[in-house]
Amino acid sequence: ALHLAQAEDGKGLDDFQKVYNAIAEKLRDEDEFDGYIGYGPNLVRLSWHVSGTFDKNDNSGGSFGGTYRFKKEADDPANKGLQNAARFLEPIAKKFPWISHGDLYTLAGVTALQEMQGPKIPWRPGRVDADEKDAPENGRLPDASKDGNYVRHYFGRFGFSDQEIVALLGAHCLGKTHLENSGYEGPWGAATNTFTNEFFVNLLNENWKLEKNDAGNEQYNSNKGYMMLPTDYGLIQDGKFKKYVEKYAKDQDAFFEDFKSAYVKLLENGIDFSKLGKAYVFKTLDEQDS
Ligand code: HEM
Ligand SMILES: Cc1cnc2ccccc2c1N
Repeated sequence: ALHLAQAEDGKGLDDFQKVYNAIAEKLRDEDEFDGYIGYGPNLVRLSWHVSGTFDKNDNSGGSFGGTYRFKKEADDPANKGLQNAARFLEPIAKKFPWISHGDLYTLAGVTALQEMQGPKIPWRPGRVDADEKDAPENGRLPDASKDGNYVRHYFGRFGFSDQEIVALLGAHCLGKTHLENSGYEGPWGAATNTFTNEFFVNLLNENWKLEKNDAGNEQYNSNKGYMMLPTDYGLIQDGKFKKYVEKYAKDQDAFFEDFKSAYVKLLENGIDFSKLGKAYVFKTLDEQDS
């Protein structure tokens, strides 16, 4: 059965906005991380990885239990590099001991996206810490060396449509690949910490060459120094995906709207929030300064 959301007792919008602000202020302070990309992209990746273990067939994994806090999950080779995001969040968890780990990991992703000028992401609390025995086994996160068919099959486990898959992968406009983490190398020049539709624009406009990188893995490189993973490139090799890539390359508003919906679905998969009120929409730091 689905996990029933149980919000942290007595906590409301103002309490969670305080957590948002603490994360957002720390993001601004610690801007030198990863060659001045900052922690934003890494936090977004953590929010996806803690949710991407979900399997709708037995409702295992997913963001509810906050089981990333256990070594069994954190040490999954697919999570290499996310120790930075986890370390970043430790003082936040200490300052707000009442928030569950699942709520913290997902709220951190929402905060990072909004502070990187992404869409407003409605967010609901209610994830409850589970035990280490509930942590999913390693191997549930995707393999970047594969093609579009693999990507469609992989996300089938979450019940995502072609449109939702393409929208979600638009998050690869953020940050970069690091050879020591994943065996893929992204050039510094192309790394960004602003949420836009340029992943789709680059996919369509650059002339991509398949090359072996220093780890012996094949990736697509462009003469402007951009890179794409084979799974990224699969979105333009597959005709059904490609039409959404073209839609989002032309219309950033449509991308923002569809990304928001798919990302909420990713973060909430496997959880029954029906007992809770409506979702919170947090103000960005800029909106509170004025
Ligand atoms: C087919 C599915 C996917 C594959 C194979 C994939 C693979 C990867 C790989 C290999 C990296 C580089 C990690 C590193 O070397 O540090 C990466 C980074 C990243 N991924 Fe994905 N990813 C997928 C889906 C997603 C989704 C659904 C999201 C979010 C909604 C996402 C967000 C990110 C972000 C923000 C980064 C940059 C992290 C950083 O700069 O530290 N990815 N991904
Ligand atoms: C431009 C681009 C393409 N693919 C990526 C995959 C993972 C992380 C970042 C990426 C990125 N900035």
